[in-house]
Amino acid sequence: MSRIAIKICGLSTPDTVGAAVRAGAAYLGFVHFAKSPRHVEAEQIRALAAPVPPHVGRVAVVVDPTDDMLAQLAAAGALTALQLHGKESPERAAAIRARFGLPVWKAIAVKARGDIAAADAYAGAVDRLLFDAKTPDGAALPGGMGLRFDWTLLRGVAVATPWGLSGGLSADNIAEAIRVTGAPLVDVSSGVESAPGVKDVDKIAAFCKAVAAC
Ligand SMILES: O=C(O)c1ccccc1NCC(=O)[C@H](O)[C@H](O)COP(=O)(O)O
Repeated sequence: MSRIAIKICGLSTPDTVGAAVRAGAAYLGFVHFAKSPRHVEAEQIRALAAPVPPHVGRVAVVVDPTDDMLAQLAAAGALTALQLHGKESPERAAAIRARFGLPVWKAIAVKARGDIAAADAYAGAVDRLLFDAKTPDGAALPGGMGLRFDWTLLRGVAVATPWGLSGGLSADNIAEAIRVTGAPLVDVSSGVESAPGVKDVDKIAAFCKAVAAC
């Protein structure tokens, strides 16, 4: 397994979950957002996660969730973390962590340097930050669109919270992304798909192999 942790996000079938585990992913992401082509219900997450070995994290990705929604996801019992991918404030993120007793990841939408500085406000409130490309105003999704941001914005930045890099990553660009940012964790969705929402086992393997080579 690579020293750089990998999260394969937006999984929705048993075969692609198996491919991600075999390829060495440290985390599997399950998107619970009705507008997403990757949307899975709480019960599907439970079924998909059931055969996953315990050392592989299972992360539910949600957007400005209600407590009821989170309670339903948590009740399924399969999760090891919650990834907040909306406009959740540091206070809301901390309240979710306290209420549901799961580590919380917060996606930070990045377009300019100030977006990265704004992440400081989440120190102590969340367990991991995920720097992801800001999607355009009015876009259907706040993530999972295969967009990348200027990675040099992260160069030399000291981030107090454990963090990861996301947005537009693929087997073709991951070596450069890691070289520029020094990311300890990388997260991919579109870059391991053959069409939106359709994960490709060969692309998952190629991505993980490329990370392992870094
Ligand atoms: O993937 C989605 O459909 C999605 C929908 C709503 C909120 C977040 C979503 N994805 C979050 C992720 O963690 C993605 O892996 C991340 O945005 C990177 O996506 P990509 O640029 O497609 O690799």
